[in-house]
Amino acid sequence: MEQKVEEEAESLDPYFTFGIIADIQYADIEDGQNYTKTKMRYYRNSLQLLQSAIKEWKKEVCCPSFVIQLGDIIDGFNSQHKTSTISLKKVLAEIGKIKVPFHHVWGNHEFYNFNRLFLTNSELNTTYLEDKTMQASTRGGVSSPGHVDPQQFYAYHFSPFSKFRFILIDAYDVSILGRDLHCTKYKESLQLLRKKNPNENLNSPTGLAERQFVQFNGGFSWEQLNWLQRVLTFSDENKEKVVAVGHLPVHPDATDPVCLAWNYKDALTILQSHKCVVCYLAGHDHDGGYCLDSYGIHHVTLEGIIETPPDMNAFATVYVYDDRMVLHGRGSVSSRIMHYRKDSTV
Ligand SMILES: Nc1ncnc2c1ncn2[C@@H]1O[C@H](COP(=O)(O)OP(=O)(O)O)[C@@H](O)[C@H]1O
Repeated sequence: MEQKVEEEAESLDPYFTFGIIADIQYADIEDGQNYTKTKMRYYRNSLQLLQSAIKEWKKEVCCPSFVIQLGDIIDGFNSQHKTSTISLKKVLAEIGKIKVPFHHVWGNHEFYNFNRLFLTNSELNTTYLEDKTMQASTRGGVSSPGHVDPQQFYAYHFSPFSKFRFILIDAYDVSILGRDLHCTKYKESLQLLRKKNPNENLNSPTGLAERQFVQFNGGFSWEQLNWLQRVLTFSDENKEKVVAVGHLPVHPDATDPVCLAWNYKDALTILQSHKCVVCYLAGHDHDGGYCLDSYGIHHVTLEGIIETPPDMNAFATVYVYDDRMVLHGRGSVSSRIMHYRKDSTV
């Protein structure tokens, strides 16, 4: 597969390419282990792995048009060490060395370090990269689903190339992370989490029938799901190809179920009801995962930088063609050929 992907990438002209990278979780601290003590976490080295990904992207014949950072850009330990701002600055300085737009998804570690107000006003809010042309226009007789008020939730879509659309969505809109203890969304999220998880430690999945109901996960609100439905309807009617992106996986065959979004089934039902959807990209589960669901949607959970040994790497470039996307993985990331569904052509 690896050689075939490389040959394809070199021999054909893609419409465009884009980079993906997940769970950098940088912190200027000694290496440690994950909670279950099965994997090492290389907190300092994650910055070097980001640097080497950026170097590789810059060297590519067809430089990526943009990169998607799939969330958890710095580790929650920064909060305890009071280094959140400095660590974020360091990572963003590395990102600034490649002159292509970076789209940022928010993960649980963003909320361990910062509250939503901070994030909304920070460089991690990349809604300024959203598709502005579409907001004012109507195409093919279908009204644009338009712009989301950033006070409402974090989500946007953009079209880097005619007939292709990317949708970024915050999988923690229903969550107790990063929210003021007095706000309604916090109270409702806590109520739901307590109902589903009777453990004293809400991060513990012990004994749960639905293992995703832990504090380090979250879910999609109905407002987000309605918006997603509208964007996908627009894309269907305009015969677009869609890549949907969130920090939390939404298919149980593409991840350890403890890493799924709380209401992953709701999101999955919506994605599966629109023929425009090609793939859903996520991070969070550092071991990575993949499945092709029964509707032909490719679910990619990208291997995390933080648990990648210093002599390896973990990022990918995706080459977009008229009938498929070719994900060229590096290091621990497996390469994949993601064909479009037969009933959907560009
Ligand atoms: N099985 C578990 N039981 C109890 N707490 C856990 C469990 N797994 C993770 N945690 C806690 O949840 C939080 C998030 O876990 P972490 O592994 O840092 O998340 P991530 O995989 O996003 O890096 C940490 O405080 C961690 O100690």
